[in-house]
Amino acid sequence: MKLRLVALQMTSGPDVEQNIQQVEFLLSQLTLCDTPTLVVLPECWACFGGNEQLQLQTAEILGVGQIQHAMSQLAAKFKVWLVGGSVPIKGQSAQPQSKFYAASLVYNPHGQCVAQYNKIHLFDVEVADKTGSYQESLYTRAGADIVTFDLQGAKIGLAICYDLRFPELFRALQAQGADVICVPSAFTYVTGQAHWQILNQARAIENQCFMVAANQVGQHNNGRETWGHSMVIDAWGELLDIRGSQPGLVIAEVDITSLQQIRAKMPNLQHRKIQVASSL
Ligand SMILES: O=C(O)CNC(=O)[C@H](CS)NC(=O)CCC(=O)C(=O)O
Repeated sequence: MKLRLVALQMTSGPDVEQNIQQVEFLLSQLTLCDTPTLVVLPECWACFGGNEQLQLQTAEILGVGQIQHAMSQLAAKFKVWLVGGSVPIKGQSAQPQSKFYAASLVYNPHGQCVAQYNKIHLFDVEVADKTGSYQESLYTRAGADIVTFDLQGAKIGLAICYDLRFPELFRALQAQGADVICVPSAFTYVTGQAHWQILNQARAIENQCFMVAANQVGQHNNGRETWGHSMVIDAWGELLDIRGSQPGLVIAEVDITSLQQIRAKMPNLQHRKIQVASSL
């Protein structure tokens, strides 16, 4: 089974409408083809580089709002499966200022929302950059469910950004049969330069799956700087396509059935001895 895997790299700002236009412009560069296409947007693609207050204001109730409407329209217009990085999603009964989930929402080519993964590992970390202290849990509620969805027979797994540092999540996705894992991200320049490619390659190799890693890139309004270098990787750890520090598309057409051979020859999944207990 053939799939076209696409990571969309962009520099999101705080203005939702402008970010939607940037995504639409980049998607219009895709050539039309019959191969099912999976497009992954970066973390916080619709609003990034503002302050906490703006993040909280931008959060939407599931099924309602500008960001979700745009994703549905874009998926249908370009006839792609669209993984929407993270979108800030409030619970149904949430108060206006309450924390939101950093949700990766998935739309099918009919514009229907078919999956939601809420980021499990929150980035409360000190980094040696201008921002210094990242405290995602101040405004974000942590997710607790491991999520895969079916794309015409291929199993697609979902993770977000900092999750990349927790291999047990990816193991769990592998155990659920993930053929492709999507990692929308806003990796910082400093940590990205040091770890981004290596972590993505390791997750691909150890779980024998394709990785679609879509990152934010460049300077953002609030002084934050992100690393870019979005990539598509195969199950052998090879980079099929990569982009440096400019916005744009990273594209690879892959054959999902090729995974069977790799897994049959080196059956990592069957050779496992240690189960990691979940504390979720
Ligand atoms: O909070 C926002 O505005 C949007 N979210 C992010 O930028 C998130 C949480 S701060 N960033 C990461 O997870 C970076 C991880 C990373 O860089 C690493 O693991 O090295």
